[in-house]
Amino acid sequence: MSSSGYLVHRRLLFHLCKSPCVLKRRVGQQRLLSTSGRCRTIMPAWVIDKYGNNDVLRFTRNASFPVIHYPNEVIIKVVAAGLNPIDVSMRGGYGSSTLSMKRDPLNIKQSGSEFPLILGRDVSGVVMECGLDVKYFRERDEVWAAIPPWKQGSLAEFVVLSANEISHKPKTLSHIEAAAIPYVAATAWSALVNTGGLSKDKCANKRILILGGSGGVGTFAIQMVKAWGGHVTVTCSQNAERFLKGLGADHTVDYTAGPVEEPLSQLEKFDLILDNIGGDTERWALGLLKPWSGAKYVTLVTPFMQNTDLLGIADGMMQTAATVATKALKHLVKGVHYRWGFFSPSGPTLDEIREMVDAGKIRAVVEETFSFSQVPQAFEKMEKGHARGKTVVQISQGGT
Ligand SMILES: NC(=O)C1=CN([C@@H]2O[C@H](COP(=O)(O)OP(=O)(O)OC[C@H]3O[C@@H](n4cnc5c(N)ncnc54)[C@H](OP(=O)(O)O)[C@@H]3O)[C@@H](O)[C@H]2O)C=CC1
Repeated sequence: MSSSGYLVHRRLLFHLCKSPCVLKRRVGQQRLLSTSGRCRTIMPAWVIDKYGNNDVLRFTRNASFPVIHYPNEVIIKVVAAGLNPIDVSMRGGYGSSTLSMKRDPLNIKQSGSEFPLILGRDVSGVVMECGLDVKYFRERDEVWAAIPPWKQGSLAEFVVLSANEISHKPKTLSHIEAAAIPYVAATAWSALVNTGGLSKDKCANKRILILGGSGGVGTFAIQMVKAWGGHVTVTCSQNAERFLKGLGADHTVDYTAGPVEEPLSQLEKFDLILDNIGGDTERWALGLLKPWSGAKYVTLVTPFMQNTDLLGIADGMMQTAATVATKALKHLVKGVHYRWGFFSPSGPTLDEIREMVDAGKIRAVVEETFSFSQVPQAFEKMEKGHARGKTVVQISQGGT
């Protein structure tokens, strides 16, 4: 059968069995064809079969080929995959109880196990196949996406995602560059826009403090706020100051020279603080905000996953709600807003970011690129910390 003939066959299958329950029963029988016309049920990938250190990473040529379970899903051929600190954390078991619940919603594997698990939250690649309800994407479109942590990741030849999680890749970026942006962009956007209340019309001349500016989230957030006319102060190591000023930071404070709260408290107060560092920053950082002006402190370092991993979903969520409510109230009486920020995958958000990228307002900051065979080395590099931008793995050749 030709590949197009086979796709028609698959689409017919979807018409015949739109119910996920029926699909679930049929998944085991499905065989996919790649665009090359070869029959595919397996693919190369880096997987983990248990949680642990770098030794648990295993390369296999026999990972299950992704399957479209819902008609709004697409299969993407991965060209480049970006790594984030969450990949190192997930390799060690972070979020295991919370995320594995969502990972296999149809219980396809019926094994009760999330393994083998594929890491990698950023993807840039090419659409290989679309579900019947997919309207805005076609086979061979170049796309980018941030992958929710409960889905199989991009350290594989193919990945399946919902169409509302993907977006057309910026034309001005290579796949390697594009893979450096989605996860940190979706996080920074969610924290600054959805939680922090900033927008391109509500940012001019606002004073923003970014604690921890030299990593993936910080280097993106600096550029986003500058593109919208805000004033950016960042904390970073002395050896990152020039790099961050090159991205647009107006003022840098070296955290390695001593407690940053002293030099920061000499400055005019801030409208918004994005905290990428956590720990004891909460003790002093909220005092740097303009009181009674709607100023917000948004931290990305939250105990949400640890609580649910430790206490289970229900108790963990109750503990989380109690913690955040207590802190929010405590700071509200002092006239400032305390919030938690979360990564939030969204194709429409990436559409907006694509426009900023293609307009030259935001650039990709790739610190180091690894080949597919070097995934363990890429993780080792991530674990050393001191990021100056993003770590990207080239999975295959293709596209621009
Ligand atoms: N809640 C959520 O959904 C999400 C949370 N996060 C969290 O946000 C944080 C940032 O993520 P990301 O940018 O990707 O991480 P990276 O590892 O890319 O960057 C962290 C950066 O912080 C710098 N740094 C370390 N300590 C300090 C300090 N005390 N003051 C200032 N800078 C410091 C490091 O460089 P150096 O050590 O050389 O100074 C490094 O460049 C992480 O903790 C991550 O877990 C990220 C995404 C989603």
